[in-house]
Amino acid sequence: MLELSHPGGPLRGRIALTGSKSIANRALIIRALTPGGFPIHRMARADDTVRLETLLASSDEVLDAGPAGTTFRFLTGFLSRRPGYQLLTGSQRMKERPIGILVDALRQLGADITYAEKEGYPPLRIGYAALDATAELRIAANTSSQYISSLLMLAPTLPQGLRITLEGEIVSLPYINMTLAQMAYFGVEHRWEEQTIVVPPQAYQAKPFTVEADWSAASYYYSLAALAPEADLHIEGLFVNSLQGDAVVAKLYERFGVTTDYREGGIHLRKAPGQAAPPFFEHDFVECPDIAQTLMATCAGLGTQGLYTGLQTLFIKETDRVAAMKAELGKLGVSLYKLPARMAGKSGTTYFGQDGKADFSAGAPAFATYHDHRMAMAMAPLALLHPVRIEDPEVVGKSYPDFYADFQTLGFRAEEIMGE
Ligand SMILES: O=C(O)C1=C[C@@H](OP(=O)(O)O)[C@@H](O)[C@H](O)C1
Ligand SMILES: C=C(OP(=O)(O)O)C(=O)O
Repeated sequence: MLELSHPGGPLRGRIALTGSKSIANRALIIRALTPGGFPIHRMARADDTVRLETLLASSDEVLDAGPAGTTFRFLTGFLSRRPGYQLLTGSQRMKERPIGILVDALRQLGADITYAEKEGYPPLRIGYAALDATAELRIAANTSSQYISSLLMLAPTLPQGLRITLEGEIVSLPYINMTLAQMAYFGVEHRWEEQTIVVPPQAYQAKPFTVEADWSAASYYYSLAALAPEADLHIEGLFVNSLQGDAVVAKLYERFGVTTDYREGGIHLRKAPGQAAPPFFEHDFVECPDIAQTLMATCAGLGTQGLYTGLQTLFIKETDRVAAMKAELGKLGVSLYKLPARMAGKSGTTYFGQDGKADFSAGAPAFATYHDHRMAMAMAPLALLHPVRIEDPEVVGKSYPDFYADFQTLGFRAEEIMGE
């Protein structure tokens, strides 16, 4: 258990932000598919990235992706065409995260994949196949974009390329565009024909690659700036024209009085003193699911009423993130609840409401983290208002191992609570 606290006052500092694990993991898969390989600069230090790099270099019979979603999903596609026979497994939670949509698609291409335990879920036994049974796929796009990214990266290396038609609502679309943009950087062309992505057969062209800093991680600094009475923060390594959909966080936090200037190879966040918290915040997170928890915690700290939609993928991530946030915000007297469908306005859309302002009168709350890095990192900025405790604090390693060290450079105290 870690106790985080802050002496208060204006928040100032400079952060050399960690690299994006999403971008790094795509670069690693593309490199493994590129003859001759290429150097990757500013590689993310995220556990999920270290794990993918290790597994790509391993010839062990059992490959353990742990809790890493992109690592598992990207390897499922990649291993389907690599000579050999391997068991791809993961953490207990990974065995509860569905993979059937990707396995069905790969099987249509001719893949040799069987379920080692439960139908539709990891672990998987994956043998080699040419993947030339067809060059056309239809795939449900409403569950995880990672299945589509996994197929896309493989697509140009297949004998006939691939036409992938996305069916239903598309979730996490910016991550599909991130994949296509990284493929384009390495000389691989594609075209969209309405809901179909066409990737002709082509070779990836080797060239050095630099990983952008992580906009999802930047969200925790935006939350800090919004919660602080005054803030002036420089965050290195983020670009204006980012490949990352989570860069939308800059726009979202304008509503909380946080402004962003792009300069000196990074961004500058400012919040002027005397800004009132907005009474109300509404957003559809279907394109940026990873920052939903950050915004929920900010709203709780400021007493801003929330109205959220597009949370449907949060139930199958590192934990059921809606249930986890509901439980942890509940410790502060803040409620998160599902609104009746008739209030949603749109069919098929689930709305969640959030009410209340964080109440610390019972002392330092101890937040459970549910094996989810984003539970720890989203709740941590509340330490600006009152000391908070984080259970299993090391979960942050999945995407941001230096998280607490970086917070400490901003004046936070991080104290290990013994025996707990
Ligand atoms: O492709 C990626 O790098 C990711 C896609 C998203 O997942 P889903 O497509 O499953 O929503 C996101 O939540 C995850 O953190 C990373
Ligand atoms: C959902 C996430 O990761 P993954 O799906 O890759 O495990 C995340 O980092 O928030």
